[in-house]
Amino acid sequence: MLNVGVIGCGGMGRDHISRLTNKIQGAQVVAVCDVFEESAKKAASICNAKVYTDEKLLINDPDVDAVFIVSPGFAHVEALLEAIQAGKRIFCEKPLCTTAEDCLKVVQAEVASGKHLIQLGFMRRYDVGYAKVKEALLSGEYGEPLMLHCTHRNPEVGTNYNTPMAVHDTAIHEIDVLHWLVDDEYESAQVIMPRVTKYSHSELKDPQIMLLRTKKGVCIDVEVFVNCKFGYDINCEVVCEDGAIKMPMATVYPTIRKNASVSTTIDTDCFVRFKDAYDAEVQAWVDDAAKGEINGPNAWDGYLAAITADALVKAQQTGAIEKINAAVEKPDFYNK
Ligand SMILES: NC(=O)c1ccc[n+]([C@@H]2O[C@H](COP(=O)([O-])OP(=O)(O)OC[C@H]3O[C@@H](n4cnc5c(N)ncnc54)[C@H](O)[C@@H]3O)[C@@H](O)[C@H]2O)c1
Ligand SMILES: O[C@H]1[C@H](O)[C@@H](O)[C@H](O)[C@@H](O)[C@H]1O
Repeated sequence: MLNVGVIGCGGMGRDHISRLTNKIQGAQVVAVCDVFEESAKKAASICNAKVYTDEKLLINDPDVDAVFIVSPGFAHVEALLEAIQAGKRIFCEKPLCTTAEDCLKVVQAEVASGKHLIQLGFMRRYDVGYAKVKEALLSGEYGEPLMLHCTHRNPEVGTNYNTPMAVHDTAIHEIDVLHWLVDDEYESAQVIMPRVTKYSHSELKDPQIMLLRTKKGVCIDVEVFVNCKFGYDINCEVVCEDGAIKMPMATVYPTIRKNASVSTTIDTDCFVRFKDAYDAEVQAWVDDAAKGEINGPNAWDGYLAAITADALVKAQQTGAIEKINAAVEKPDFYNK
């Protein structure tokens, strides 16, 4: 049994605690931590675990085999470095860290430890819809991918959500899953700003069109629209030389005909749309722990996502095409 300590007991933290307690085989939550004791106590009631308000104490608790980091992105770096030093296995929610420099520090600390410890919460790689598209691409039947058309729509966001968050918080999922899908790396980024919706505010340009070009020349457009109002709507179509592959909607709803119209339900949040993917990523992490392996998205993937995000944020300000360059070569450690 893998004894897990969870850091951060907000919405996502409680979701993972329930999952680890009620669905996942081979793991249990033995400790939880939140800077607000009340939040930690509320979460502890789901799983009957020890309560901490200092993450360092949880990480170094000898009863904790593995650490789940679900605090906000800005707090990840300290917890990651402490957990690497303690030699604990780690599941870290996206983003790895909020700056590329911090991501690199984490990569270098993991490499120096000599052990693969970190899996990153890019759950879309475990979504059945993306998996079907990848399977079709790998079959070779449709030729090489040329273009990807994607949408990432949220019905609404909080008032503290601003323009760079459309990259760091939202498009970060596409940044990871799309290069994995076409097995390629990003070369450059650009952002086009359409007319702003009346549902936005002065600190948020919404919607945005993000353009990415890969090293092999695949052109990707991602519409990020976080106040679309009508639902949580994730789409992806890959146009290839010999066919176009469109991702199915993962949650299956019936098509209803009534009053001379046809309709289908759309999910309203990521917790429903990707619920099976969250379960699958965590189960895989637990199963891999028993074998001493990490096979999911790793810290290097987190670093690549961060440099791509930085280029997109720069492009939001300049309107120009921004180059994406890693500061260091990929360490051999990550070539498995
Ligand atoms: N994969 C996904 O689709 C997905 C979806 C939602 C959130 N997330 C990620 O999950 C993480 C948490 O998001 P959330 O929506 O739950 O945020 P949240 O703000 O609701 O919760 C974060 C919690 O962490 C606590 N916290 C802050 N600093 C801490 C520290 N140093 N030690 C312990 N606790 C600390 C806060 O008090 C809060 O209770 C973020 O990294 C976010 O990007 C991922
Ligand atoms: O835009 C949201 C995304 O659609 C979700 O999948 C989460 O990652 C959430 O944190 C983001 O705010």
